[in-house]
Amino acid sequence: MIYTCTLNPSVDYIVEAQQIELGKLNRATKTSYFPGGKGINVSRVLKRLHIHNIALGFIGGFTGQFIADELKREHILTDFITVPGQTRLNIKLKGERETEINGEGPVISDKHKEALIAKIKQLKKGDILVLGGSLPPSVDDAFYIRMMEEAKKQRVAVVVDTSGNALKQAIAYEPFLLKPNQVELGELFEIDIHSRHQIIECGKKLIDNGVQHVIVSLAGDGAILFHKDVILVAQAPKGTVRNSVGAGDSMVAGFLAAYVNEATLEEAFRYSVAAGSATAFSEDLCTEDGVHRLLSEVTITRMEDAV
Ligand SMILES: Nc1ncnc2c1ncn2[C@@H]1O[C@H](COP(=O)(O)OP(=O)(O)OP(=O)(O)O)[C@@H](O)[C@H]1O
Ligand SMILES: O=P(O)(O)OC[C@@]1(O)O[C@H](CO)[C@@H](O)[C@@H]1O
Repeated sequence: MIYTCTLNPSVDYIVEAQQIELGKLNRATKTSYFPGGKGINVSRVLKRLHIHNIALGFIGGFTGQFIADELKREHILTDFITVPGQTRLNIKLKGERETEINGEGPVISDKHKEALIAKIKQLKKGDILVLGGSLPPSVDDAFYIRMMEEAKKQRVAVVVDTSGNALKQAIAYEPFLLKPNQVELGELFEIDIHSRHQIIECGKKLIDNGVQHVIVSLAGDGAILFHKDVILVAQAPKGTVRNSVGAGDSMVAGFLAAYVNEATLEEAFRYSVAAGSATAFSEDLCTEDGVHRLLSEVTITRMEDAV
C-alpha cells in the first residue's frame, strides 16, 4: 500500500485577477478552492491513476473537514488525525504572475504527534510512505526523522517531497525517492545553482550518499532523473501553463504509479514528467487522460547522449 503523509495540509484558495496591485482593492475574475498540501496532491493524482493509497496527516476545523469531504468524494482512503485549530488556507494569486501565500497551520500537541507515529509503526515491509510538504510551526524537523526511522525499521520505502532542513536530514535514511526542484537542490547544497553541470554534480552526490532515485524538477525545462546506473534527462512537453501548483507532486505520483505497475525506470520517468506537465496545463491536478496524451511528447535522453 502507498501511504501519503501531509503534516500541514491546506485548502488551496486560487484567486485569479487580471492584475493584482498591492495596497489597492483588487477584484477577482475567478476563485476556486482545492484540497492541498503535497502528500494530499500525491494521493489525489495516484487515485486518478488508479493506485490505491491512504492519506495520513493532521487536519482541523472547517478547512480540515473540507479536505476530508473532498477526498471522500474522490474515493480516496484517509486516516487523518483530527486536531484542534484550523487547517491552513494557502492563497495562490494568479495575476500576470503566480504569487503564493502559504499559511502557518495549527499547533499539534505531543499526544497527536504520538498518534501519528503509532500509525507509521503499523506500516509493513513493501509499503511506500510519501512524506510531503512543510512542517507546521509546532512540529520540528526531528519529527520527520522519527517517521523515517520508524519507516526504516519496518523496511518501508520512503519518498521525500519537502524542502529545507527536513530534506537535508532525509538523505541519511537512504530514501527511495527525493524530488527537489532546482531551488530546493541549491538550498540542500547551500549553493546558487545556475548551470546544468551543478545540477548533475549535486544529483550524483545524492546517489553516492545512498538515495535510490532523485528527480530534479526544472519546471518548463523538464527534469533530470538520477539512479546509480543511469542519468536520464527529460524535456517537458510544450503547452499553455494554467496552474503550476502541484506539478511537482504530480511527478512524484506519476513515478510511483508507473513503478508499482512495474514499468522500467525510463517509462516511470516519462510518466512522471507527463504527469507534472499535465498538471501544469490543467486548472486542477492532472487526469489520467491528460497524462496519457502527453506521454509521447516527453523526450528522454541518457546523460552520455545528452551532453
Ligand atoms: N511551464 C511548464 N511547461 C511544461 N511542463 C511543466 C511546466 N512547469 C512544470 N512542468 C512540469 O511539472 C514538473 C514539475 O515542475 P516544477 O519543477 O515546477 O515542480 P515544483 O517546483 O516541485 O512544483 P510544486 O511545488 O508547485 O508542486 C516539471 O518537471 C515538468 O514536467
Ligand atoms: O507549505 P508547503 O507545505 O511547503 O507547501 C504547500 C503547498 O504550496 O504545496 C502544494 C503544491 O506542491 C500546495 O497544494 C500547497 O499549498
